[in-house]
Amino acid sequence: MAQASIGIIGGSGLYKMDALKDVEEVRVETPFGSPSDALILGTLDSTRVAFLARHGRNHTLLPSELPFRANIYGMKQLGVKYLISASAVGSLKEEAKPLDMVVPDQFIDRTKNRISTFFGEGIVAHIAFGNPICKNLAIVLADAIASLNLPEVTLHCGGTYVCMEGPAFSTKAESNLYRSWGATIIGMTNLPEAKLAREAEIAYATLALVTDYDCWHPDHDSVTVELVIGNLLRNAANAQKVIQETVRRLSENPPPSEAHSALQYAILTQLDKVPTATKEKLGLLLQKYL
Ligand SMILES: CSC[C@H]1O[C@H](OP(=O)(O)O)[C@H](O)[C@@H]1O
Ligand SMILES: Nc1ncnc2[nH]cnc12
Repeated sequence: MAQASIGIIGGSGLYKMDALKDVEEVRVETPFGSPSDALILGTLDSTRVAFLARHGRNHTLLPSELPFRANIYGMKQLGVKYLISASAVGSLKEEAKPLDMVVPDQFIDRTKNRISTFFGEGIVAHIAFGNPICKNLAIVLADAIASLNLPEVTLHCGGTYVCMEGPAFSTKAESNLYRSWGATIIGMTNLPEAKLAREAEIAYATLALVTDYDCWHPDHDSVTVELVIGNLLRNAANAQKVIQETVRRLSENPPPSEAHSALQYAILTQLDKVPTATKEKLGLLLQKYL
C-alpha cells in the first residue's frame, strides 16, 4: 500500500488541499469500517502526505456520525506517524478572536456518544493521556504559524479545547460554564481523534481555527452556521499555508514523540491471553509488542 508519514485531517471548510501534487485516492478498508472518505495521497513540496476530509468531501457526516476509529486506523495503515488536525472552533475567550489560530494543549470531554478506544474484546489497555497533544508536534506547528506572519491572525499557544457532542451549538449557560472552567475554545471533533491517535501511537496536534465567539459574548451575535461560513473560507486558505509550512519543517526535522511508544506500558492483558480474532483485528497496533 502507498505510504505517507504525515497525515492531515481537514475539518469544516477544509475539504481538500489545493497545493497537493501527484494525487492518488486510496479507498482503505479497516477492521473498523471505512473512513469518512477516500484518503488523498499527494505531494506537498517533496513530501508525501495523506489528507482526509473529516466530514467527507461534501460535508455529509455529523460529528456524532464520524468513523473516528476507521479514520485513525486508515492513517496508521498508510504509515502515518504525525497527524495534524485542522478544525473550526468557537472562542470562549475575548482575546481569541475570529480568524485567530489556537494550538491547544488540553481537552475537556463533553461528548456522549463516541467510541474513543480501539481496545476491548479481550484486550484491556489504558494509555496515558495527561498531555493529550504531542508537545513536539505542537511546537513545530506553532513555529510554522509564527513564521508566516499571516495578516489578521494572532497565534495562541496552549489552551483547552472543549469537545461537545453537538450537533446543536451550546446554550449560553453551557458556554459560560466552560468559560468558568478556563477553557479557550470549543468544537465537536478533536477529542476522540486525539485519544485514538495516541492509542495508535501517532503524534497528534490540533490547528484550531476560530470562526466565532460561540454564544456567550454580549457584543457578538451567537454562533450560527451562516456566521461561521463567512470565516471558514478565509481560515481554510490560511490553514493550507500553515500545513504546508508545518509539513516542510516536519520532513526536514521529524521530532521525537512520546506518542510513538504510547502502548509500551499501557496494555494490561497478557498478550498470550488475548483472543486470536482480537489480535488479528488490532494487528497493526500490536505488532511491535507481540
Ligand atoms: C461548522 S460549525 C460546527 C462544526 O465545525 C467543527 O468541525 P471540525 O472540527 O471538523 O472542523 C465542529 O467540530 C463542528 O463539527
Ligand atoms: N461555537 C462552536 N461550538 C462548537 N463547535 C464549533 N465549531 C465552530 N464554532 C463552534
